[in-house]
Amino acid sequence: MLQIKNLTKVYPDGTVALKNVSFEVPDGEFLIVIGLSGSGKSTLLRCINRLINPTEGEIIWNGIDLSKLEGEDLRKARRKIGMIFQNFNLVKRSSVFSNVMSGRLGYSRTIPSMFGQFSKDDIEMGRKVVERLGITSQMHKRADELSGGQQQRVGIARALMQEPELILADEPVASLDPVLAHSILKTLETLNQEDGLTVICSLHYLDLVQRYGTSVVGLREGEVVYRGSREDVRKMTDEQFKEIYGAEAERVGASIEGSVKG
Ligand SMILES: Nc1ncnc2c1ncn2[C@@H]1O[C@H](COP(=O)(O)OP(=O)(O)OP(=O)(O)O)[C@@H](O)[C@H]1O
Repeated sequence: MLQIKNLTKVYPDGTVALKNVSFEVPDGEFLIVIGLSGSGKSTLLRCINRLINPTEGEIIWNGIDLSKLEGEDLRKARRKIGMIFQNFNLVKRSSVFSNVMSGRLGYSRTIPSMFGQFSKDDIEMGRKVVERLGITSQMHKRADELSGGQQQRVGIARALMQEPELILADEPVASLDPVLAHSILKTLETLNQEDGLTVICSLHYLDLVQRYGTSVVGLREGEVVYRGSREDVRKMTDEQFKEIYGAEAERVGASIEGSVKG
């Protein structure tokens, strides 16, 4: 269980990105965060794994307040939280496999500079994860030689190397076309349903929100303005969605989903 309590983030320039945000995420949810550009979605996700330090409030995960952790305790908690980014955040000039293996660094005492320094077990795990994500044939290519969808699969593989319990995905399909968007979200859904990982994901499109979300948090100007269950979200009309999301709200085209394999 993740409990966000009265979370506030004020950036050094005075911008209040989150105001007193509170909600709970039971284990096993696929929670989708929606909101206009600038409403605080990225800030919220980044506070959870402490890429950004919150100004006030608590982030209680399995009874531990992540907002107060430092040093080794923070490192240990963080490696159970995988992060997936809109722009993939890969080391472009490195191979796919070394990008994937870098997800394992949180488990090393020293920083392995070459594969030789990862254990055999870790390398075997890397191969399995790469195979699961369907990128084995790409694994020796430079990361920037891959298509956007394949690069996001590398991002997911890297996160899985952390053996995470929670995945934070910050607009993971915003750079992808609709077919690829469904393919990536289905991969996250499989991790959620079959591996039991909790997923917190920010998304743009109402049909994707309705198709994949088991619950939704809506943000506007840093405040929670909507909290809905799977049923609420399924019943949500375009008008309600637009109230939260503003005029940018759109549908990606749910019919395309049928043409996605895997
Ligand atoms: N480093 C920063 N310093 C100052 N203000 C920032 C910083 N990062 C974000 N902000 C501001 O905080 C607010 C929330 O931004 P955030 O990126 O969290 O929103 P978002 O909903 O993720 O938007 P987007 O979908 O465009 O990424 C915005 O007003 C933004 O301009």
